[in-house]
Amino acid sequence: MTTDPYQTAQEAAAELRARTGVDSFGAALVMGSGWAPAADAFDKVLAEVEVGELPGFLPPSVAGHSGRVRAVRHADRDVLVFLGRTHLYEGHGADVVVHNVRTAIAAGAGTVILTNAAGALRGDLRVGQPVLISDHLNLTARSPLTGPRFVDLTDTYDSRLREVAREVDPGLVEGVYAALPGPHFETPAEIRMLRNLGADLVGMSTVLEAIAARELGARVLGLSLVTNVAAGLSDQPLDHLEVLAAGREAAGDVGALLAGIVGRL
Ligand SMILES: O=P(O)(O)O[C@@H]1C[C@H](O)[C@@H](CO)O1
Ligand SMILES: Nc1nc2[nH]cnc2c(=O)[nH]1
Repeated sequence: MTTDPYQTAQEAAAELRARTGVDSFGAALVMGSGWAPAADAFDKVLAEVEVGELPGFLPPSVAGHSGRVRAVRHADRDVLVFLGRTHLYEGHGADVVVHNVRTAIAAGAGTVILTNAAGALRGDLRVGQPVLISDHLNLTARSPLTGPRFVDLTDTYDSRLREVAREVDPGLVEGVYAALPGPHFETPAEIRMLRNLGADLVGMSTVLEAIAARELGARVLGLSLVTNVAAGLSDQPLDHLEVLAAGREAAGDVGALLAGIVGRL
């Protein structure tokens, strides 16, 4: 990454325009663990690019996260779909983690839809259920911002976009998402602590991307797919393969949900 991550995002956006033939994207989606198959729910694939060929990107190193970004046309909208992401725990720093949203916004996206796989801390949430993120607890001890960038996070997860999502699926419930650095899962004591702090979901991504998107004035919608019951709340051990399997199971439903939302943007 050059010294200026915002400049690098502009360079990556210019390269994306050239390789996809799309001058400006209406929205961008980031597919979390297990979400990638849902990307097939959109009308037409215009182009697909290896992110490693774009300035500032590193290929993701986590199973279930491909290093590709897809330009799709859906309901007359051109949408950028990242079929994976870089996580803070991969050790490349916060700027690389949020480079996807910075690039997408530089390429015109005014709405960013962030998806992830998360553990459930609330009894009514079940594996395979998508949950609207109403707010987040950033427990990564990091920010993607450096310097006096005092960004207001009051309505980070856009309430109007949440209404749109509920028009598509009236059964959608909301939850507070807590992000930890990972890559380890939580101890049962940490899950009890997070519950007391007001978390309904726990994960290892999303929050830094949301902050970066809000700094640049984009609207954010966050969606978690519950892939497991959080540590200590069931007798099941936690396993990334279980996370991916739950994502595959839900891909049809969450794909239809995303397609419905994009069609209403
Ligand atoms: O990209 P997301 O947040 O969906 O990935 C989650 C968090 C970890 O990277 C992984 C753990 O299984 O899934
Ligand atoms: N931190 C964390 N991330 C997850 N991603 C999917 N499930 C979990 C979980 O239980 N904890």
